[in-house]
Amino acid sequence: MTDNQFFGNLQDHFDKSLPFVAYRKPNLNEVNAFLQSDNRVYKTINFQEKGFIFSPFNNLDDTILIPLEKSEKINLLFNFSNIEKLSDLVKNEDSLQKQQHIILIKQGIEAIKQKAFKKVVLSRKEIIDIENRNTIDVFKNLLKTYKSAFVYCWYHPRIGLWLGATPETLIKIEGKRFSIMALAGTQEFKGSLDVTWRQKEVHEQKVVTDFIVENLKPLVENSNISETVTVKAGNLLHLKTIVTAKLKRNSTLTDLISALHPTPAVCGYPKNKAKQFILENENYNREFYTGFLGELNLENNRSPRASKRNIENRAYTVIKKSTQLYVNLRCMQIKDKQALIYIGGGITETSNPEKEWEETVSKSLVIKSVLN
Ligand SMILES: C=C(O[C@H]1C=CC=C(C(=O)O)[C@@H]1O)C(=O)O
Repeated sequence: MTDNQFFGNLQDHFDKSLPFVAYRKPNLNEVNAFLQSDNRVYKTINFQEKGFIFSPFNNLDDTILIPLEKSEKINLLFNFSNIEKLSDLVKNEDSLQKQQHIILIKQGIEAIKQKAFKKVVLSRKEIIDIENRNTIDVFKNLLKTYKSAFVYCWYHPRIGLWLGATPETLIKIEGKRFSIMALAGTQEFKGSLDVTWRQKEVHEQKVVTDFIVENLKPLVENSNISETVTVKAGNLLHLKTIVTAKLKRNSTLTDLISALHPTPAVCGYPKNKAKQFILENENYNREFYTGFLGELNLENNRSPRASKRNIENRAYTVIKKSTQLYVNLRCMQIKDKQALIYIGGGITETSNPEKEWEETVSKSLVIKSVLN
């Protein structure tokens, strides 16, 4: 399929008000899409279904499914050779927004000092007029600009239109083996990955890793924790640890998701107290921001490794169910000719409110730079 046919199909589906998702996994050239054939809202019941899911921050709300069996699946090998240099942006300082966000951060720090919880991720929504900017063109810009991110465009006429380029994996699971990413701590990328991290960021990220390890314990065996490394995501650097393990025979994907989501990378610690503070104090609805999205139970045909092949099993391929879910960060919703950009950051006792505000400004550039 050519670029024109692929993106033309997406545009056509959008013009007919039919649901679709198009996405590209980190560092791959293949762009996939599920084009749903009707406009019904399907939901997951137990994460046993096959398709593409889109789940909100609030784990009590429904997870939307684009079912494999109701969709046409198309794909494209996207050519990244002619990457456009997108213009550099001047950071905007909206004083009212700044004032409001700083008040929220101070409330968070105060609650931590009062021992209500140890960490909370506080966020805001920034609104930008985009006139008649074509959504599919914005999606192409995201694909070209953020090769190491999970880039997507998700549309349902009854729910909304979302796009993003997230650096964070929630879970990758194949058969019973899985990996989980603990990503947190932010600083601006200034040309090198060899940087020093302050105690605040190290602590904020460790809270995420510890939470994952602790909550997985009853469900898994053979777990392993990687070293913590610095990774680049657009104009930013983060700290990342990978936890790998095997699900116990009786544990399910639903158990895993409810043990994890929302992690302290997007909510806080302890989870329920931080979540309650967010729902009561952020003063807006995050909807799908800091939720998760991705492929659910798709079958991957794998040929056995060459070394394992012999005459008898040469024709034999292993079919494994694979789920790859990403945390919905660095994203926007497009509504009424406006882009609603969602950005947040982890607050701990030693947070500096002014710096936390600036962090959200830096994070907002990930999306703003593709809207030009
Ligand atoms: C909540 C966001 O980022 C999370 C992921 C990486 C780093 C984060 C931080 O440094 O605060 C956040 O935990 C966001 O980008 O809106």
